[in-house]
Formats: sequence, structure tokens, C-alpha cells
Amino acid sequence: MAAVKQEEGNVTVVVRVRPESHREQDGNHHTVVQVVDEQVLVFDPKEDTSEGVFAEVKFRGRAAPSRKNKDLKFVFDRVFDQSATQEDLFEFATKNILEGVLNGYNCSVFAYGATGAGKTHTMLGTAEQPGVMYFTMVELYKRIEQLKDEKSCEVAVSYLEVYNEQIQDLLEPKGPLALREDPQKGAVIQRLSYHQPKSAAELLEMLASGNRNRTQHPTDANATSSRSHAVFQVHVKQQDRIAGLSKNLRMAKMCLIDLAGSERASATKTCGSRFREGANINRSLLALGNVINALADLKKKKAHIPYRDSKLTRLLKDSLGGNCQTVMIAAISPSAMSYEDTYNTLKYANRAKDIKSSLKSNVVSLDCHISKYAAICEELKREITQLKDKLKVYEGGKTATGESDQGPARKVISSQQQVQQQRLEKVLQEFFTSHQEICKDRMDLESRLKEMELKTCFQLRDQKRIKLLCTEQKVEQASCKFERSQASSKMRHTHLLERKQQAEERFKANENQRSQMENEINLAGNSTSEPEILKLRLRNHESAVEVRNFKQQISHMTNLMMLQERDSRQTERLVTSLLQVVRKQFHALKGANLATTETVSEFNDLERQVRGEKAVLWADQVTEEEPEEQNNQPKILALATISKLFEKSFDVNAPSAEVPNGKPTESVKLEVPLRKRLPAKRCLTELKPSPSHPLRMPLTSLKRRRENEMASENLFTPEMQSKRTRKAAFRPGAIAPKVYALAGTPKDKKPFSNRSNTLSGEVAKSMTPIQQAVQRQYSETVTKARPPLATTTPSSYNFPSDPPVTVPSSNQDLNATFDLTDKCEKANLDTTITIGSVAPQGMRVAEPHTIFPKPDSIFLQRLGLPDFPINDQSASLYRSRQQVIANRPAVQRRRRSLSAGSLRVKSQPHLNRPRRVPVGRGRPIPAENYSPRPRSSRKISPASGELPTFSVAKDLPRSNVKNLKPLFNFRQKSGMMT
Ligand SMILES: Nc1ncnc2c1ncn2[C@@H]1O[C@H](COP(=O)(O)OP(=O)(O)OP(=O)(O)O)[C@@H](O)[C@H]1O
Repeated sequence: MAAVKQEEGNVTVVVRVRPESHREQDGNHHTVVQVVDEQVLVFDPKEDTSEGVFAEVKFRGRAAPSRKNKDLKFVFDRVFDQSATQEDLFEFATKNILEGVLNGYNCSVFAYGATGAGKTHTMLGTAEQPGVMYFTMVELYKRIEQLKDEKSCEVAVSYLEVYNEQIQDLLEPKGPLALREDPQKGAVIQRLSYHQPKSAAELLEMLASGNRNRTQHPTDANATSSRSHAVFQVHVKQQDRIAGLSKNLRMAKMCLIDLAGSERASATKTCGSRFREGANINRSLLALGNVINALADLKKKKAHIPYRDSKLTRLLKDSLGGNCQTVMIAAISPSAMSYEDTYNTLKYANRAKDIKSSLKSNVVSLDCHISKYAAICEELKREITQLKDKLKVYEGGKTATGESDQGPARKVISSQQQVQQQRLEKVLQEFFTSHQEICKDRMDLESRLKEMELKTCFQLRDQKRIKLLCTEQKVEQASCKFERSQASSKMRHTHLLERKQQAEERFKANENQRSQMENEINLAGNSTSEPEILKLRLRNHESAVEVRNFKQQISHMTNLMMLQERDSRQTERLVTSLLQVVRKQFHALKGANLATTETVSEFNDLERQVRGEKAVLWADQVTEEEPEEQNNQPKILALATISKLFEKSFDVNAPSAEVPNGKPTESVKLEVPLRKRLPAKRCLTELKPSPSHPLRMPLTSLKRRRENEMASENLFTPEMQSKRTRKAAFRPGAIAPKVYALAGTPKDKKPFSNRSNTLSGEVAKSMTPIQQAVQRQYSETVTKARPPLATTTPSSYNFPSDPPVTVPSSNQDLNATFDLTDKCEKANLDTTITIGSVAPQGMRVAEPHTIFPKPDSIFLQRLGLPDFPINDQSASLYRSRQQVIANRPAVQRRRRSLSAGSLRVKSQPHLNRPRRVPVGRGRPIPAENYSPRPRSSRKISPASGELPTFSVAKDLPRSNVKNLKPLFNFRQKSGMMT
């Protein structure tokens, strides 16, 4: 049950002054009530004494002693003088409250006054002059008749009297009835009969019969004195006729009460039973007076209200202090004969004005469960059948009377449909307008929020750039500016979020409205064909909204793209400037012989990146965590897509026939493929490779690159992966796949798990800022196996029981190939082949000196690089070799540089020629198969922990190679293979 409306109201007090009776006129009593206007009356007005001696003459013979010249002015909601008719009373007192009854408010009208003051006359009246009850009932039925198309109404009445503190049923007299208090319903009279008159006439008949049962006895004051309080209750129940899952049920109770009049025994000259009646009446009226006083006293509002002092006050509890719109009609006699009674009545009426009542409309919202849907349809079908039958009867009557014109009947039906359709169209139109606005608002807000997010990320990144480059003062200035801007952004962000939340709520309400509307249209569809048009309109509207949403999405994406483009242009300018600076600096260093190995290496890395090649990540090098700023970067796809657009989208292309119940199917999902950004070749002209340090990094073929991408996206099935692993094992320089196979799956890129953390930390530390920057810039790195840095002692590995992978004796010839991978896989060994991990005793490494022609360079010492000893012979050989290379023609150098991809291995001193592992063969080597090779262009800092062992071998004259100690050892960790 839901009371939809609650308001505070005062008791309406109306005073009716009846005409003087014959007795009063005969008694020559003067009037003590003067009606000034419609709201003011003066009780016992002052006599005009200006007439001097004549004044006494004027009032001679009247009840002059009873005059006290109180001259009390009373203001009421309405004052009716003697000339007022019953209709006047009805028009003002009860007609208005009928409106309340039909809106679900409880109402109560009671007549109060002394005996013979005209209460019964006002409420019941006579056959010639029917009273308020009659007019009210007639009006009520008139209104119900008017509403019958929209609402079904039921009326139930009861009529009772309180006589000598006993309740009697006036419509079905059956002895005293018990009064019971119900916390929800209020006062309930048990066994009271309720009747449902079909018409106003029937109801009036009931009223008349009830009155006949009412206790009336003549007294001196009133020949037709009512000796009881009569309560006529009308219960009205209304229910919406309009089909729908949600129906309003209004229930209201109207009480029309004719109270017994207070009387003075001396005036009524009663005795015996009449006297007892009078005493009871007075007692109950006294209780009523107390209740009125208590209720009217605002300060004591919370104080006890003595409802329980009499049956009458218990019955009137609702009417006076509860949820009820109350009208009190105070009936008074104008005659001085009833001076005291009139005065008392006016006093109580005046007090009653202050009584406040809280009004609640008793509206019950009956939200039918979906299971009632069928029942509602059935009900409507029945109604349609009835209407059709009526129409047939009507048409039959027309035919019988020879009227062939069926136009009017059709007109009636079509006009009903038209009204229904017009109403639905209006509802649809309102829905369209609000839906459109809400969708636009929602998307606008989300778009603005996402733009703001992107801008904030740009700002954060700029801030970090500033910190990297600028002086402390400038950093501080920039920080202040940034913080200010962040603060204002935060405020705007919060504000936008609030608005977005509001928009969400409105959207939710709008969605509910839509489902209700759809139900209504579907229900209406059972009776007419018009709703098809409405359904189509609804679909049309939805399509239009979808189109508008997509347009908004496009506009949002365009905005973001513009932002991105502006930012990327700025970054481009920055990178160009940086590259120019780097190049100048590098050449300046080189010209001054100050270029260290590290600098050259960094420059080469940078050069490689500029040329668009992939960076190399060693297999034991754990992928660096993405820098914080990159992690914080929002995914551009997420920002560019307004999620709201795709929450509820409709298949706009689907034919309407495929849409069940006119409900669009939620089907469209936008999937924007996320394309990897390929490294762009930039500013190659700005950064030409130095002729003395040719870039020898193998190029990755397009096919291999694709494979890498697929692998990184995990698109390979396990079979494919295993196949790839095996294939890779046979590939030249296939160390990496072997290592992966040991680790399990290619995606597990931590083959040296036992120590990878330490190593990666060290490796990361050893990376120079430029290397790190490059690493960050190009996340697409190729992971390669790298030989471990030191011999792994058998104790540090745990596979004593595993069958060792032994290299047959024939593999003394290192040109022979053997499948280590398969064996390792089969044996499930954590087998690692170390290549050149240990420089044999006496080995001389010339690496630093290939870069630093002056070994005793101060710069080198300052760098604190470890000095690798070199024997004089090798060094001189190397220098001469370098000289020979430098003097060669360019074409020859080129050939040499290509063949330098080969790896020459000298495994045993007794071998006549170094083993030539077929790596590269002049072709670009796939990046993932790339392994560190001895070449002068790929200098790895000793600080990184790698042994720069093998650069010299390939460049030395072959005759001198044998003089070198073995550079590479194939060694199994178990120590079984050396
Ligand atoms: N407005 C009026 N116009 C004409 N006659 C009236 C009017 N009011 C009352 N009378 C007459 O006054 C007499 C007494 O009225 P009524 O019976 O209504 O008084 P009452 O207040 O109901 O008294 P009780 O409390 O004893 O029943 C009746 O004969 C009635 O016809």
C-alpha cells in the first residue's frame, strides 16, 4: 500500500444559523447571533443604546436578562445565515470533499449543536428539503458514472447509531454491536452490515429506512428530537480500468454524522428514560468537546487525547485526529432562548478550527506480477467480447428499424481506438524526447571524462620528461603548475562524475518507462492493429538513437585522435631534436677519441632502433617491468570507445519480424582490433650509421616477425608450439629454442629460473639510461638465449638421475650436427649448454682494446672498466688485422661483414680449422635466433656480466687462430660433456 500524497489540513468549520422556530418567534425572544458576512458572525452583539430611553421600550417583553452583551466576533470557514438552502450547504460543505474521496482521502462531515438547532435538518433533511447526505450521494454516483470508462468503482454503505453508549445497526437492526480498535483500519464495528446500492435512488431508500430505525423521541425542545448519534459510512473503492501491469487502487471512507444534540434537562423538561438518554448524550458530547479541546491545543499535541471516554469519540477518532478531511457543521439557533447552547456550540466550533489533521491518500499501487499478464489479457478479451456483443445488438436494432447506416457504431469504436492511440503516441513522444536527451548527456559526459583522462596522462608524462631533463628550479616551477592544473582537473572530474551518476539514474528510470510502455503497447496490440504502427515507431526511434550514438562515438574518436596526433607531433619534434643532439655529441666524442665502449654500444642500439629493427632481449634477461608511466597510460582503445554506446545496442538491420515482442535484440558488439604499433623508422638521415661501426644486427624477416607476433599473442596451438620448438632447434644458432624447451612453453620466458631474478636485476642495472629508454620505447623485443655467465657446478643442478645428454665422440668435428633439443625434451632435463661461459686459463681477451686503441686511456680508467689482459702478440696481430680491414675496398668489407654472421668456433686446439656453425649464411638472421656473436659492433660491457670473449677470433688471420686458446666450450652442466 502506498500513500502517494500526504498533506496537513485543518478541520473546516461551517456555521449554519437556522431560522427561528415558531416557538421562538412566539416567545418574542431577541436574536443573539448576527451574521456579518460569509465568514464572520457576532454572538450577542452590543445593543445600540443611542436611542436612550427608547431602548428599554424596544426590548421590553423579550428575554432581556439573558443578554450579556458579550459581543463576540467569530470567524469561520463559512457562515450560513437563516436564508441558506440545503444546496448551499452541500455546495460548500460536502461537494468539495467528494473530490477528496475520489482521490483516495478519508472524509468526514458531522453536524454538531444543541438539540433542535437543525443538525438533522441539515444532514438528512426532509422529503421536500433533502439534506447534505442526499445531495452528497447523488453527486457521488454522478461522479462514479463519469469515471466508469477509466475506473471501476465499488460503493458500500453502512448506517449505525450510538444510542445510550450502544451501537446499533440501522440498516439491519440486530442488537448492540461491539466496537473494536484495529491498528490499521481504526475503529471497526463487528457484525455491522455493509450494503452495495446500485444507484443513488437505492442508496437514498436505504438511508430513509435507516432513519426510520433511528431512535427519535419528542422533547420540549424538539418535536423530532434525535436521541442518538447517527453515523452513515460510505466506502468507495476505485481501480484503474486501463490495462497494464501496474494499477492504482484507491480506497476512501466518507462518514456523514448527525450527532444528537446537547440538552439541558431544564429546557427539554425530560425525565425518566428521556433524561437518561439526555445524560448519555451530554456525556458523549462532553467527551467530544474534550477531544476537540485536546486536539486543538497545539502545545499539547503530543498529550493524551481522550478518545476512549465514549463510543462516539472512539468512532470519530479518525474523523477528528487522523487521516481525514473533516468538515464540522455547527448548527445554532439565533434565538436568545438557546443563548447558552449557541454560545457553547460556537466556542467548540471555534476550537475545532485549530484541529489539524494529516491527510494521506489511500492509493495502493498494484504492480501485477508478470504471471498476471495472461489474466489481464483475458480480462481485456472478455471486455472486448462484451463490447462486440453490445455492438452487434446495436447494429441488429438498427437493421430491425430499417436503418442501414452503421456509421455511428463504427465511429464509436474507432473514436475509442483513436483516443487510445493518441494517448500512446503522446507517451511515446515524451519518451523519445527524454530518451534522446538522456543518451546524449550520458555519452557527452563519458566522452569528456575520457578526454580528461588522456590529457592527464599526457601531462604526467610531460612532467616526467621535465624531471629527466630540466634543472631543479624549472622542475619545481613545472611541478607547481602541474599540481594546480591537477587540482582543478580533479574538481572538474568529480563534478562530471556526479553529473554522470545523475544521468545514469535518469537513464535507469527511462528504461523502466520504456518497458512499461512496451507492455502497454503489446497489451493494446491484442485489441487493435494500431499498436503495430506504434511498435514500428519505437523501433524507428531506437534506430535513430543508435545512429546518433554512433555519430557521437565518431566525434569522440576524432577528438581523441586529434589530441593524440598533436601529442605525437610534439613527441616527433622532440625525438628529432634529441637524435640530432645525440649524433653531434657522439661524433664529437669519437673525434676526440673519448667514445667509450658503452657509448658506442648505446649509439649502435639507438641507431638500430631508428632503423626500425627489433631490440634484443637475452633469454635470461627477465623482461623489464614496463615503466610506471607506461603502465599508467590508459589504453587508447578503451578511451576511444564510449562504453555506454555498447551496453545496450540493437541490431538495427534485423527485420522486425525477427524481433520477438517488438523487443530489439541485443546483438551488436563492437570489436576494434588492437593493432600493434610497429617501430617507425625515423630520422635515418639524421642518424647515419658510422662507417667505422657498421650495423651488423641481423634483420628480422617479415615472416619471422609475424610469427613472433602470433607467438606473443599466444595464437599457436601446443602442437604448433612444439613443432616450432623442434624446428627452431635445427635452426642455426638455435640456442634459444632449446632453452625454451627446457622451460616448458615458449611463453615461459624465464628459462634460468633458479637465478633469473638476480641476473635480471644485474642486467637491468647494467643497462645504460639510453638502453633502458630504447628498451622502453620498443617493447617488442626479441628474446634470445645467452650463455650463462659462469660454469654451473654440478651441485647447483639437480638431475643426477636423468640420463645425460652426451655428445658422441664423433662430434669432435663440430660441423656435425646433433639434436640436443629432442633428447633434452625426452629426458625432460634441465639441460643447458654453456657456450664460452668460462674463459679457459690463459685466454686473452682483446675486447676493450678493439674499442680503446689506447689501453691506458684516462677515460677508460675513470669509467672503472675492468681491464682484460691481452698478450702482446694477439694485440699486435689484432691491430694489424684492423689495419688490413680498413685498407680493403668497400665491397670486400661488405662481404666480410656479411660473412661475419658466421660463428667460428674453435673447440679443441688440435682441430685444423675452426668450426663454422652455419649461422646466417649471409641472410638476415631471424631476430629470435640471434645469439651474441663475436663481432666488434656488438660490444657488451663487461659490467653486464657477459664475457666479451669472441670478437677477435673471426677477424684474426687464420694462421693465428690456432694460437688462441679455445674460445668456446660445449659443456654440459653435469660436466659429462666438455
Ligand atoms: N434550516 C432550517 N430551515 C427550516 N427549518 C429548520 C432548519 N433547521 C431546523 N429546522 C427545523 O427545526 C426543527 C428541529 O430541527 P432538527 O430536528 O434538525 O434539530 P436537531 O438539531 O436535529 O435536534 P436533535 O438534536 O434534538 O435531533 C425541525 O422541525 C426542523 O424542520
